[in-house]
Amino acid sequence: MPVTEFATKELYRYQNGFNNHLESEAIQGALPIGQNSPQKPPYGLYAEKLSGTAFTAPRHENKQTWLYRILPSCAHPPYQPSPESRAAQEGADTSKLRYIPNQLRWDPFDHNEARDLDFVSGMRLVAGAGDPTLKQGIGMLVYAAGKSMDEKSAFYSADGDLLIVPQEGDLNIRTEFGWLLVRPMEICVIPRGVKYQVLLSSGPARGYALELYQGHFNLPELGPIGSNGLANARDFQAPVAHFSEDFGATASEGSNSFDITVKLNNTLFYTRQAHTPFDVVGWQGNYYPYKYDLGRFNTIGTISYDHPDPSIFTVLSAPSGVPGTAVADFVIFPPRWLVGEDTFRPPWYHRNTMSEFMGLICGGYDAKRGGAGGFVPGGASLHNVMSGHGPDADSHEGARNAQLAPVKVGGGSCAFMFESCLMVGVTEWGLRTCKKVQEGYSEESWGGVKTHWAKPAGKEVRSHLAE
Ligand SMILES: O=C(O)Cc1cc(O)ccc1O
Ligand SMILES: [Fe+2]
Repeated sequence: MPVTEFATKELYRYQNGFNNHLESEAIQGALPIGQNSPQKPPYGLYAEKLSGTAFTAPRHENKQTWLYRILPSCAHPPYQPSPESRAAQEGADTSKLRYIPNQLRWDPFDHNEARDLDFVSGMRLVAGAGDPTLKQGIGMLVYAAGKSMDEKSAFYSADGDLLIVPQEGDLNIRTEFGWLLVRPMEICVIPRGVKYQVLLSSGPARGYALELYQGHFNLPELGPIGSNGLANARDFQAPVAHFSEDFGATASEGSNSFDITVKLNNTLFYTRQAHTPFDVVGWQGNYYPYKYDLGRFNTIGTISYDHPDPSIFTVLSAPSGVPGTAVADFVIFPPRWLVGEDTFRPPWYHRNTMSEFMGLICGGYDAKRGGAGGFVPGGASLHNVMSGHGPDADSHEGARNAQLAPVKVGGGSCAFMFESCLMVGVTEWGLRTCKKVQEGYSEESWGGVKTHWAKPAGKEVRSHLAE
């Protein structure tokens, strides 16, 4: 398909639901009936299984999809190290993460003003935990893309499932499974191994991403909330099959050249193959890319008193194996009513056994000042395991003295958090190369926190050490 046509609405038809077994045929009859791998699949297609869990994973966790395609994925020349490999060039080496107890905040990451980078070459690892080679941990990334990926290119990550949070610019994502349009205030998840191409239809793009080296995202348990609420299953959308026909008489005889880039252990490799990877005529399974509109989130909060834990705002959660403890929660702070009586309404001061990486999609955040040098869209913060944080001094004073009428906060705003049970380290790129770390963040936020201690007169002091 010519790249000029990728914005046509007809491409973006979806199937709804979360974690369903779905099937889609771009031509009726492309899927075999009653079996997965007949001697000759329909229309001369190849059957190819893509697994997202061990073959033997328990049935309720098992993820796989059968793809029916013109040529199988294995037909390609050997991968070579890519000249764009970030591990070598951009300080993204996960074996050299710095673990820092200080609160960190970043000014907005740069756009790709030179327009020479695409989604893949413009992606940077800021922070992470664990190791993709052990399939343990997570990566926190940002991307700045000034141009579309080449029409004859595709990317996949062998490292994990990638949750993409656009902050500016629409992403028209062509996947092996079909197309997804993902705009700011929407997110998508591209599972490990799925090939895709990111095209831009509204100018340069910038955003965040969370890569999950282990397991998969799930909807959080709802407990006493009941059977609906937070992100509802029906609002997740998967693509429908859509294919193109660039191929030759054999896998290596095609006249076309498709550059395939793979990220493996946070290192890029590439190869050039003769046939398109976007040749899937039908697919069926429960391992597929999907998108979600954050505007559909059903936000729940107190209607009496006290500020609830931010887990009430969890969109997607990736379990660690320890009950109730996430390797990564994706949490949002959308516009909402605050009505708590006799309540300090912003987030309380806290030290968390989990680490908190935050970003801002649009607007402001009620616990932090905006403006230059503050917490602003396109920027980020990291409060590592047990790093004390909370509202900055001015936000605290404001909230302490506020008239507690019902108020709508965050109009036109949405902050988010990647919260993890793992200690998070910062890459060389995140700490130095990007040049966005705000040196004065901690002192500026909390250096001015006032003492309100009012020692009661006439009361016995039961235990006290004189200075
Ligand atoms: O630190 C933050 O701003 C995130 C956060 C928000 C909240 O409402 C409660 C706890 C928390 O960590
Ligand atoms: Fe926090």
